[in-house]
Amino acid sequence: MSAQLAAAPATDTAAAAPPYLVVEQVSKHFGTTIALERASLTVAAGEFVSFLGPSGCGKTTLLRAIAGLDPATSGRILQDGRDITFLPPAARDFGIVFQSYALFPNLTVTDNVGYGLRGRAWPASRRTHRVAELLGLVGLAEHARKYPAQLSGGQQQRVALARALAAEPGLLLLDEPLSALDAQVRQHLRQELRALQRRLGVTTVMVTHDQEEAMGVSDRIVVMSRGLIEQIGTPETIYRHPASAFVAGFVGHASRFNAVVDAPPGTLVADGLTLPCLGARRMLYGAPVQAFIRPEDVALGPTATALEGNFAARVMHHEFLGPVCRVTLQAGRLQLEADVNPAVAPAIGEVLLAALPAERLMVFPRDV
Ligand SMILES: Nc1ncnc2c1ncn2[C@@H]1O[C@H](COP(=O)(O)OP(=O)(O)OP(=O)(O)O)[C@@H](O)[C@H]1O
Repeated sequence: MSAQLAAAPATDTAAAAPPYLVVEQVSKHFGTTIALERASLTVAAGEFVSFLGPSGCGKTTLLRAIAGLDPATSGRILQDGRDITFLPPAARDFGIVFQSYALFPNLTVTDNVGYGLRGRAWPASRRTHRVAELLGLVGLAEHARKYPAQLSGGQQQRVALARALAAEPGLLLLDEPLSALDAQVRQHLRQELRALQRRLGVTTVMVTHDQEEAMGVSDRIVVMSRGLIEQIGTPETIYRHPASAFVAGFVGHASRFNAVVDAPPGTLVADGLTLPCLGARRMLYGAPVQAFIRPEDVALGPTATALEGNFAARVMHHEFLGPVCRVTLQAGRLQLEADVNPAVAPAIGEVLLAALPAERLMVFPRDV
């Protein structure tokens, strides 16, 4: 981890309502390792926000600082107007679900969920009612008497979720809750999780390294890299208007190539090709840039004919992905991926007219 981390360029366009959770300039150092550097963000009441980034970017560290499991080195965290920065976890108001379920193997499903109410001096009848209600909510009523080992991974994670929600916490924290599950269960459970979160209106923060998962469930995503927040925005904003080359490359799929800003304004040159690019309009002539284009945005054949800056490209490779066929195109030394309808996929070796729509080409300054 570099010690020369700059302040995070966080753009937080949260809703107008007063934030439920405020993270202000939070840093966390482990000895000489800077795990998190001046992270700032807000989460509105009822919002579902995901921390997304590659391994080691600091997302778990930030979640653990919010939970008080590893308090921040500096900065402030406010929940519902209360400064919780240095409160012990037990004095905070959250429920948490970990990747590893963390259920008690010797307790039944009912008792595992009931464990979530241990801090509450509720009469037995109210506890029983609440546990039954939660098991109903997560669809496990008929498994109440079973032990964790008698349940599938997805069912165990539902128990963990019910336990986390038992005491009606103000904040639900999810640390890679779906990562241990297989793809189909994961997708199903993430939809259930989102539906339940909406129904209960509980403010939720989830850590994930899976961008599809983050895009699928979140109101907003906090993209992190090397201890810094790179961008905060809705899934659409992050995907369509990435704030940095890192975000453009990490979220979704994109072909990347080097180019230089040319004249007239709004033009790039890349390996002899002249490409119109709206994003380059405000960049200086001669500036080196990294350009990104998403495979679904590459125009081919008749659609490319109408576009300025079209060029001939040869089909080098095919990848059948189900709803689309991803073809690798070569134009000079430039290599691009484009998604096409599998029913009309061009043959390998075929030469096509291709174009990169000016409004879809994403550009960022490049260090040389
Ligand atoms: N207890 C610790 N002691 C020392 N270094 C730590 C500790 N916890 C985390 N780190 C370091 O802090 C950095 C951020 O770790 P963190 O676990 O927050 O990353 P992450 O984004 O959640 O990654 P992953 O997805 O792999 O869990 C890493 O360099 C990690 O090695």
